[in-house]
Amino acid sequence: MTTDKNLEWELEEGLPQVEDPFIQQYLKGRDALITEEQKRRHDATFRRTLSPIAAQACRIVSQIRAREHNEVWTAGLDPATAHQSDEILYPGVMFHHAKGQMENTKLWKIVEKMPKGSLLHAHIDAMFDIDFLLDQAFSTAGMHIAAPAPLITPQDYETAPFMFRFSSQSHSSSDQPAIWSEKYEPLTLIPLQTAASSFPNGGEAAFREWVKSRCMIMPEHSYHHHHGVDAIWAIFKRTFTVINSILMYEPIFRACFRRMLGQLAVDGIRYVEFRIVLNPLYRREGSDEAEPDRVEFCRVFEEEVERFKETEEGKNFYEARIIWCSLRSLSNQEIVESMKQCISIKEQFPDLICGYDLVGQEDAGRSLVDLVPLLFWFKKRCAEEGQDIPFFFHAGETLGDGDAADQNLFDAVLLGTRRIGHGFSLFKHPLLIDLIKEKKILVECCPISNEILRLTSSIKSHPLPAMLSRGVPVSLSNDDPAILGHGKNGLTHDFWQALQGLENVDLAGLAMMVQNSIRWSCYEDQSTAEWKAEVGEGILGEGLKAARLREWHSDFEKFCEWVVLEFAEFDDDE
Ligand SMILES: O=c1[nH]cnc2c1ncn2[C@@H]1O[C@H](CO)[C@@H](O)[C@H]1O
Repeated sequence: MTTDKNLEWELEEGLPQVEDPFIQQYLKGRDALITEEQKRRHDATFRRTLSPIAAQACRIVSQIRAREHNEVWTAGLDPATAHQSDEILYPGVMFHHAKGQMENTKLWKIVEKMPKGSLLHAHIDAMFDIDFLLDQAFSTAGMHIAAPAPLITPQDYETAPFMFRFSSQSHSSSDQPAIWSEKYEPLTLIPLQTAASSFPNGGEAAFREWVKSRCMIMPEHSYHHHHGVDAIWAIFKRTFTVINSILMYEPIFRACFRRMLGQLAVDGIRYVEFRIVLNPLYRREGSDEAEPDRVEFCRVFEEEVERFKETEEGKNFYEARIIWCSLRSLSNQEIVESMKQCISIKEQFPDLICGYDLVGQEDAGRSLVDLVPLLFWFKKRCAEEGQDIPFFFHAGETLGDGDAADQNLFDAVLLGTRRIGHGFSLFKHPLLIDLIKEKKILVECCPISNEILRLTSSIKSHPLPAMLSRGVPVSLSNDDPAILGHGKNGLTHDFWQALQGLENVDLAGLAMMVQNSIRWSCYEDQSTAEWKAEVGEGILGEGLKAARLREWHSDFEKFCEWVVLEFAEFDDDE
């Protein structure tokens, strides 16, 4: 504060005052420069066309954000006490520190209710709440557990392979050595209940905790940045084998899938594209033999989606489709085999498969340039079969700067990808940024995933704002919520992080990203030309996409009305 005494001193010293015309002139120029830069932002046009009610809702949400910024994130402690009790929280704090509190904020309540369009980047096997999955394993008759070697040492518990499996034969006998004993015969199936109750130090409760720890990335794993990305991927990769061994049994998959679709719908998501690596482990109910191919799984998947759409909670749900994925770590022969299966499944389930991708750790796996001959072969083979299966490549999910994983971005663009999964390193590529804007490629950004997998320590240092400020089209996704520790399915956590963590992302910024998710949804198969035309036209088009964009718009307006009514006290523009 400038007191009279200060002012006197300042005038004596010849210090210019803010009201002085030339300082005012400077500030005007400064504002103009900021405004000029803001015109290049991803949401500039959207922002200009906000309805009065939407503009009011945006103001209110920003007010609430500012309040919570100051009130929630210090936990009401003075700095010294906060420091001592490890309670120092700042807005945009690391996900696991923020999670408990964020779910109790007003901002959460708002974001949760927001209509969120499409979920475009999500690996299906990483989306089922682990507690629920385990409950299913326990309540489904015939579930067993086995391992290639006895599980004995702490190291075994942490890293050794084991799997669940259905078997119609009961393998229980009282003198059977436990899986936890030296005498365990490798790969013998032990009934789940027997294995759980004989779990050393704690029986079933401890067993559940242990399995859970093998299906998830624990908060402390994500904090250990000094161990690096490869180390967390080693943990991450191991979770999938355990999860899939439970999930890929028909009654369990059906129950989990139904519940998950319900959770997505409640979160305001109306369309999903699941990335799936279809391994051959799937078993029909009561069957000891795994299916020889993916047909049965796809049939059940479609059946469950159809059933869901007929329920009350699923009545607004448009569709769920699959982006077929091959593991990028495989050999040429294995990838070609997976591509052939993709083409064959597409023929049998034309509405189900909407695209193709390669997954697994980019830093450690094969680069796109290495796979170019296979990808050309795939395109040719598709054409011969009268199909057009577009690419939706993961690219640039890396800390690399100029290495092979970073350069995957060049190939993704050159190979005609419709969207880029992650694009974490894109912000370092000015030329590619221009190209993807020109070619209208969307970036599927997964901020919490990037944080947990140690690419960034919090939303504050994520490259998302660097893309948004340059006008790159982005939509937000949750990637692997059950493994990463979201604890809830849906997009609310990732949206909340962006909204609370980044000053430049407000409700309009989020809404723009939702609109993008609809615009870049692969609702129906289209040639490249049709796709480009429809993405280009956006809401002004005449097709399905434009109709759904209009529907979202009207939902968004209703949502804004709710914000304005519910949180009227936060409107500071009265
Ligand atoms: O963020 C990701 N980037 C690349 N691959 C991933 C990511 N999340 C999961 N997977 C891969 O997808 C398969 C499961 O569907 C797993 O093999 C996993 O490694």
